[in-house]
Amino acid sequence: MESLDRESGLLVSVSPHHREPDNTVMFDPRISEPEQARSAEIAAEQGYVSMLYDRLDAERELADRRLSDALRSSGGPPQAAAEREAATATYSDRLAALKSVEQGLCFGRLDFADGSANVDTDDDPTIYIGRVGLFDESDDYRPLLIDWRAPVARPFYLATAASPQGVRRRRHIRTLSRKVVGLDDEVLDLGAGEHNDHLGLAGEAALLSALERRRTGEMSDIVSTIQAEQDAIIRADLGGVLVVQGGPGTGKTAVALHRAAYLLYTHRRQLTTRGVLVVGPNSTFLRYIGQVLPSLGETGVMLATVGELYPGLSATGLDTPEAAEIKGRIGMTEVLAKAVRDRQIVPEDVLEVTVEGGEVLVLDRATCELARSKARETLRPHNLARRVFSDRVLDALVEVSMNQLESHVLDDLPEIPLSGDEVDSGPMLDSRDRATIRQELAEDPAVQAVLQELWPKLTPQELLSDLLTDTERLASAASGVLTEAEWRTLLRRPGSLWTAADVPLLDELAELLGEDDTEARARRERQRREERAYAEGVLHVLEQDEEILDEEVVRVRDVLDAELLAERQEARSDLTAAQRAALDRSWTFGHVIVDEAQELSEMDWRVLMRRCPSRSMTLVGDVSQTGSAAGTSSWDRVLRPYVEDRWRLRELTVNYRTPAEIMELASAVLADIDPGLTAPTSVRESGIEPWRRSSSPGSVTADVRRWVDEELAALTEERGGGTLAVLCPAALEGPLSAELAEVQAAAGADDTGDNPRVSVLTVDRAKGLEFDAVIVVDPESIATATARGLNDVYVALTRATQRLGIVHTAPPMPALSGEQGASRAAG
Ligand SMILES: Nc1ncnc2c1ncn2[C@@H]1O[C@H](COP(=O)(O)OP(=O)(O)OP(=O)(O)O)[C@@H](O)[C@H]1O
Repeated sequence: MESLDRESGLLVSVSPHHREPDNTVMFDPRISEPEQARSAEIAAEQGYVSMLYDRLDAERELADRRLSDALRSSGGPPQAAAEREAATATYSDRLAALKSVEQGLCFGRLDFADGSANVDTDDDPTIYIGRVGLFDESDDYRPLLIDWRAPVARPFYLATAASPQGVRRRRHIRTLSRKVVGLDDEVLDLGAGEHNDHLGLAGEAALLSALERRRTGEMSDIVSTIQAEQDAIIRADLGGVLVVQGGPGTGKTAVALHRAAYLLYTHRRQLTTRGVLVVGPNSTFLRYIGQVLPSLGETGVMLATVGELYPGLSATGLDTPEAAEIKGRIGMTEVLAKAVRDRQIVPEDVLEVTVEGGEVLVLDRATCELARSKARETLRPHNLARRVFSDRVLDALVEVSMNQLESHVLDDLPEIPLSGDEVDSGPMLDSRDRATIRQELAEDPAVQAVLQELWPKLTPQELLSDLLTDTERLASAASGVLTEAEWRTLLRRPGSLWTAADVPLLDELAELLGEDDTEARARRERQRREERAYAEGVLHVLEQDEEILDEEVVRVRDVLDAELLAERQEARSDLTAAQRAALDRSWTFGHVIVDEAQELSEMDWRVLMRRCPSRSMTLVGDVSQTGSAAGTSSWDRVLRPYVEDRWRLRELTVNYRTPAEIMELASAVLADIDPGLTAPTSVRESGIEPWRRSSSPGSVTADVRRWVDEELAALTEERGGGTLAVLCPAALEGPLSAELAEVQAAAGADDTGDNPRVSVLTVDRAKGLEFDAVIVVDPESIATATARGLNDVYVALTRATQRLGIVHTAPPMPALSGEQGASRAAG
């Protein structure tokens, strides 16, 4: 029997006589019947959830024991050592995955109408859904908990009253640590007419309660409340380029991360070998999203900004927005190619090379020109073509040297005429002499210096640093591509720090210059042979271990062979693909996910496309939020050069973050950016109107401090806490940070205890983040600071989940003056 709990507004299953062996329900006459029924239901679910945690503990213990055994064993033949290493890596991974699913292990239950469950449930039309799959090995591996990514779990996200998919009831189970604290039920087989399908939401009560929670400096997963339009994206096919366009707060980041977890589960064989890369706009953002994948049991994904994709280099410098924009242009590929060619030089006339022993060898321009064109004709990267150039030059020098030697010898000998029957025996020096001379010349410091001068061996760092610090070099390389004013913007002092916009240039140069990797390749081949032996060991270990419960592992032979595993283990067996990728510039990933993809420059795209030749990519972003001058306003424009029109677009339309009251204000700004754009529809109202106040440049910091205090007090009163951000133009960041330092210290940390509760940020640092309360200071300056300043104002206004305040220090821009909104409403 179902009944409505009037206090909670939830439908709960009512079965007053229900008893679970360990959860006796006592009826108390003072407690209402629905409440008693609810307690009984909670108690029953607690029994099941506790059993799942017991199972989880058992699996952890097993993995822990196996790991200790593997670590303890020592000695033995190399095969045993390889097996040990394999076992250590396998059980460490397993243990990490089992530990990471502690919170919210089980979050859902589906009751199917009789016979509808698409799962072997032994007549039990109920399944439980959670973060991992758990099985009862004593009962033929009967599923106790279904991994949310398994196909059978899908109705949990898709079933609606209109299309119940055989589901009678969907239940969200809320837990705190290991305790069940609430249930949200939806009965789906009542008939569509009896439901209010607001925006087609699934599990509306659970969703709204998730959205109302206090925010911290860390993003949470949404695994228990994924919505149908999000689910379709998360489970979309692996291949090809999928673009997810959606306004602020539509869950693009959440969807991108859950897609990574889904793809790793569904295509584990393919993706653990090459790895998955998630790219974000800055390190603050990556920290913000860093916990989501581990909470979904996935730890092997590489998270990076484009600026971090060049191994061994840390891009800590800052470009001016103008310089960053120019460096991001595709035309820089021509500038760099020219800069490389400019380093391949020939002497004006002749070059005299004084080799060891004092001999002077003359190298003429024509010889050098011929050597250069032969080397260029190979179309090989500069450092690899150098061998052709130096061979030619050396040949010429050998020729000069041998001629000189012969003529010296002849000069020194007395002229003896040949007698009648004598013939000229030919050149005095034979091929062995030639080889010796060549060897000597090749090792001669003066010859090496000449070769280095004419066709230098170069690293990307050397070349770029030389280019950006030398007026003449830059003028020559940029000629015909950049105006003088533009290339002068790029000039900088020697020793300057690398910037994020330098990284795509270095990456491009690494391709143009190439690396002479003969030795490295031989080393890799040796390693590969060892890894194959190691992989055989892994298979052996896994097959021996009958206690491993994970079906994937038990049936490892079915899905893995030693060759594949060897590839997976390439380099170091105890490193994940993500860790190895971080060390290797030429690493290519199985799938690349890009968040805030609209911010990437044309040069950034080249880097990412190089890292993903299969073009299996998910790109999420919002062209209305582009802040960077180098970023994009059109997906087609950035993707066409790589995949033409072979990319799919999916749109997200519901805003889960920003309440309707705030979104109305932000929509006015969006209309100013482009009247053709539509803001996403907010899923909820907060009942709190955003406020706007005036200040002046002289008093703004003190005023903001006062208003921050007020907002914090309101947050405490309304929500018992929560986070607050002051978003401001760059010029005010320093003064506001100083003014608010005490307030920040007093406010302390957020609910995680790891991040400050109050932050002062420029809009580019706040991109992708969210806070319970936001105060936007001086939006007029933000709007005019850059060409895409209005987009930044739109981003700033859409960061709040509850409260928004705006502080003007000048007459408000039209969209925020209140008049546009009023006239729009009137119209
Ligand atoms: N299905 C969902 N269930 C619960 N919360 C959700 C859901 N979808 C999104 N959210 C929440 O909505 C908020 C916004 O999500 P997210 O940051 O992924 O949006 P976004 O589209 O990337 O936003 P922006 O473009 O502004 O950065 C987050 O707090 C996220 O957890």
